Amino acid sequence: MPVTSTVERPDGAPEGDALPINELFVSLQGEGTLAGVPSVFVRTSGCNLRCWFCDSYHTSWEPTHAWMDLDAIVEEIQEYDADHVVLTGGEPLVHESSQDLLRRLGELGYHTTVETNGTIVPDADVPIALASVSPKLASSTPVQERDPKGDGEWAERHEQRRIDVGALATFAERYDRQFKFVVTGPEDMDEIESLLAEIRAGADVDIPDTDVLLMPEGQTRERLAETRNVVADLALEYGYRYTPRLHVDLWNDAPET
Ligand SMILES: C[S@@+](CC[C@H](N)C(=O)[O-])C[C@H]1O[C@@H](n2cnc3c(N)ncnc32)[C@H](O)[C@@H]1O
Ligand SMILES: Nc1nc2[nH]cc(C(=O)O)c2c(=O)[nH]1
Ligand code: SF4
Ligand SMILES: [Mg+2]
Repeated sequence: MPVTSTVERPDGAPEGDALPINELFVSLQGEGTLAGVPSVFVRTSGCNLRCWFCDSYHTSWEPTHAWMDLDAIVEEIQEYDADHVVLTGGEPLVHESSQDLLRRLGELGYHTTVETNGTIVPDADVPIALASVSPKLASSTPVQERDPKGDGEWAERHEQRRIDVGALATFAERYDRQFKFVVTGPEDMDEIESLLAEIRAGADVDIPDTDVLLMPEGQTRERLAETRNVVADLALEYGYRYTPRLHVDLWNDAPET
C-alpha cells in the first residue's frame, strides 16, 4: 500500500531515510497494558486524521518538527537506558520510513509499541511487538463547534478516513495488540460494541475483551477528573479494561512526558 506523508519534505531535509520528529524523550508508558514501563518515545509529525481532542496538536493540526535521519534517531534512543520504544505521532504509519525504523529497532532487540489510529497497515515484514490501536469514534470528529480552528474544514475528510474495518482486522491478526478507545461518555459505547463486532467478524483470530481498553478523554488533570470515573464505570459495566493516563496524572501532559 503506498504511504503518503502529510508533512511536506522541505528543502534541506536529509536525503534518504529520515522522519519529521516532533519530540524524542524518555518517560513512563502512560497508557495501556504496558502503563508504567520506562520507554523511549519517538513522536513523528503529520497525521491523516484531525481529532478535535488531539493531545498532540503540533503533530496534527499545526505540525512542527525537525527532520532526523534514522541513524540519528537510533543513536539518540540508544543513549537512554530503556529497552521499550514507543513510536507515536501524529500518525507514525503515514511515513514509509517509520517501517524502516521499526525494522532497525527490531534487529537491535528493542520491544516496540506502535501507537496508531489503525487506518494504515504496515508491510507484513515490519516487526511490531505491541500494536496499540486507537480507532477513532464519531465523537472524535472535528465538527465546527468542536474544531480547534473553528471552521469544521476537516470534518468530512476525518469522517471518511477514521475507520477501516479491514485494516483493524489485519492489525488484530498480525500482532499482539490492544484496541484502546478514547471515551468521552456513555454515548460512545454503542459504536464501540458495533465496531468490535465488525472487527471480530472480519478477523480470523479471537479478540478477547482483555484486549479492549477504555481510556478517558482528557489532556489535562481537570478534564480527566470529569471523565475518568464515568469511563471506569463503563469498563465495569461492559467488561472491558480501563486504562489510566498516567502521564496526565503525573505531569499534566507537559511536553516530553
Ligand atoms: C496522539 S495519538 C498518536 C497515535 C495515533 N495517531 C492515534 O491516535 O492512535 C496517541 C494516543 O493518544 C490518544 N489521545 C489523543 N488525544 C487524547 C485525549 N484528548 N484524551 C485521551 N486520549 C487521547 C490517542 O487516541 C492515542 O491512543
Ligand atoms: N507517558 C506517555 N505515555 C504515552 N503513551 C502513549 C502516548 C502517545 O502520545 O502516543 C504517550 C505519551 O505522550 N506519554
Ligand atoms: S489520529 Fe492521533 S495524532 Fe491524529 S489527530 Fe487523532 S489523536 Fe491526534
Ligand atoms: Mg500522548
